[in-house]
Amino acid sequence: MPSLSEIYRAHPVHVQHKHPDLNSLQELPESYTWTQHQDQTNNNSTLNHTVPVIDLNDPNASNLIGHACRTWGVYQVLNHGVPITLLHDIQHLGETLFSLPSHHKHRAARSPDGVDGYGLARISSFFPKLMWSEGFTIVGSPLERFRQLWPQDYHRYCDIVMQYDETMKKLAEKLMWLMLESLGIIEEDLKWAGAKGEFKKTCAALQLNSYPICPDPDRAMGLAAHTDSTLLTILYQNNISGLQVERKGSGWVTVAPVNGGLVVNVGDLMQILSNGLYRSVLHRVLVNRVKQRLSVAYLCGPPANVEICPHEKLVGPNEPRLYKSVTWNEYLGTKAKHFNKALSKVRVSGSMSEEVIS
Ligand SMILES: O=C(O)CCC(=O)C(=O)O
Ligand SMILES: [Fe+2]
Repeated sequence: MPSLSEIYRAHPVHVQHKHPDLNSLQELPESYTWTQHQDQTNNNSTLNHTVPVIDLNDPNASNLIGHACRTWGVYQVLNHGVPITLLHDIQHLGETLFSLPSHHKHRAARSPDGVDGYGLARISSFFPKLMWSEGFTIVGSPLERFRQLWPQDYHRYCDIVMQYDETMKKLAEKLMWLMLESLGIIEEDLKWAGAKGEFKKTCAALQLNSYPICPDPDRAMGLAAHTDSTLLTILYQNNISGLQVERKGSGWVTVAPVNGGLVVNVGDLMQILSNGLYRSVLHRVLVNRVKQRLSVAYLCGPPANVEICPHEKLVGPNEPRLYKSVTWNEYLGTKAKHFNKALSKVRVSGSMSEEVIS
């Protein structure tokens, strides 16, 4: 079975790798100048315009999550069981990593056909302008990469990543079942989840993102609008606003950080599995001139070669099947080619397409 790294290697994305040290720039270079976008942000913070915050100890959590996935494609969770100390540790790791000198970070640069390491966002290749951010991707063991960054004390940082990865895997399993339960799908309905429904063979990647202080935030873009190619993504943001999600009819809505909370995005593969009942959320990140923003995304997908298709329980005479079967491997290939149009490319022909991406 191919690993996630092998899959990415098969679908190289060509991203310009030489870029200036963003921390040293006093002005926004032309190559980073996007058109005005702040005016498209919806500042109305009434209840309907706030991303749902769900307490996982609530006995009704599954229904609340299901409702959030249908209407928003994103929610935040509290009482998720991830120790706050671990969140602080991973945040500290990210801060330390991104504050290394530029030439030092480039020692661990992602290769053009690689997946792990330091570099610009993979989606950069789809846009004419550069994004005001830097990233570091971890797939599997971070040992090799961390040795390049911290020849002396890489062990300490490896331990944090391994612990974070393990903890997120457990949380992802819990969230998957809460999301599926609300669709009426239980453990015996999903063979690839394993005998105990543990999703043991799921593939995952960890994405650290840094958005440095920006001299002209209104014209810069931290991360351009995209959906995640995952089943679900669990995101930790360091209490600094910037993440926005698109809500149909309301425009861009800021996901206000909640103390100790984690953001959960519905990904493209979950939209397919749910036969379009759950929405893969379009999101982007804006930057600011006051504080560096950091985020850590746990990108969770199925085993690479498992066919993901609309679940049979969700398809019937009145609910036509909307998507073809795809493996994660195949879907990442489609995404590498068609980016935000990938979901409509795997849509069954003849079914009405909703995926009109702005
Ligand atoms: O930084 C964020 O809040 C979002 C990051 C993100 O969307 C991603 O890594 O895919
Ligand atoms: Fe994302």
